Amino acid sequence: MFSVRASAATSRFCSVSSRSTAWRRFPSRTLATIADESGFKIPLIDLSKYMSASSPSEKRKTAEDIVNGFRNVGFIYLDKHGIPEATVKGAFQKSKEFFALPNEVKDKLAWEDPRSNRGYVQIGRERVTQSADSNEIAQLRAKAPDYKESMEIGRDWDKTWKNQWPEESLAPGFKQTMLEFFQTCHELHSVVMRAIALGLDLEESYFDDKINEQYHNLRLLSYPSIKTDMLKKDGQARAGAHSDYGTLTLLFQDQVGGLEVQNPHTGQFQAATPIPGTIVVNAGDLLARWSNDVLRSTLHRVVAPPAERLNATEGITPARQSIAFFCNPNGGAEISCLPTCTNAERAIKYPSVTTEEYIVGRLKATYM
Ligand SMILES: O=C(O)CCC(=O)C(=O)O
Ligand SMILES: [Fe+2]
Repeated sequence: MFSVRASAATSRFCSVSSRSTAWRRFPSRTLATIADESGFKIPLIDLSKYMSASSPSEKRKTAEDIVNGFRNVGFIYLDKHGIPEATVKGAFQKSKEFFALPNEVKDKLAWEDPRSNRGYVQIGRERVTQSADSNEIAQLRAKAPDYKESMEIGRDWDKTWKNQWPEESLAPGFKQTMLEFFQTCHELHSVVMRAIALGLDLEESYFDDKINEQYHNLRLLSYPSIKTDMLKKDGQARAGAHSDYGTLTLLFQDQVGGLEVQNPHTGQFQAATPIPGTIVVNAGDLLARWSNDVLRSTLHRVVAPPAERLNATEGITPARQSIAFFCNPNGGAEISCLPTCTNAERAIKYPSVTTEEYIVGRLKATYM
């Protein structure tokens, strides 16, 4: 079913594949050359060729590669993105320590209001889905909740909505680490948005003043280990199929695997294999809308990792950790069709909406 064109580790592409014995045969970077039969694969982009390009043409070419990745697949892997490995490791460590806190401590920080979207979400509280019908979502949540817990962190200086921090003595260094990580991710997102502007033939600075207020969400995710049979039940997943709401999501995942991306041409889900040192980046619904669907917001989900990664005798799916940074434009930014994304053949599809109206609407449908 999948063609394996295993060759140089330096290939620009890496793959989506749903099950591959290549795990055993090749170190993970060589998985870059596995694609499904239709050639669907997540491009691997070397961001240093944009950030420190040796020529304007190299910079533009990289920007175009990024745009093409979002245009065709909706997902890219970012390599050489400038965030040190130690920074990512530190955030994973503090996240792990947080989820290891007793439930009574975490429950005191509970997420309560979709407009705030901050705080701790216990297992079973969420069911991500594409549905916008709150009754349908409630039914899904009752039947097959996502098997995960999360901690949501927003911009810390917001006067209306406050982050829910654990006491420093209970989680030493947690707040500081997450605030720094938030800022680091914000800066990387600004770079990628600049590249997107360039790749879409806009002024490189086009988005700068529309995305500088940090209306983002840092989501720490913990997927506890679970009997694999449980994940095979009807409709059950670690995270059900969904698209993200905002402009970009920066996704940091550990080596366990299980993230899958839908090939929009065949409808099949294929694994977005973890590649050490890279960040998975996907376009969200607001960026798709902003770009008049030139850029794609692709469905994805988290399921049990490929069988060869499981402990076959006990049928236990190992615990998994990830961190998602959901990037949004400024709350008051008017999201109306980008000037280069419409022409005589491509009429404007969506009315203008502000980020706040859009995101709060989506969050309310999902959680209330
Ligand atoms: O944990 C992951 O790999 C993906 C999480 C995700 O897609 C989300 O939280 O929106
Ligand atoms: Fe997602």
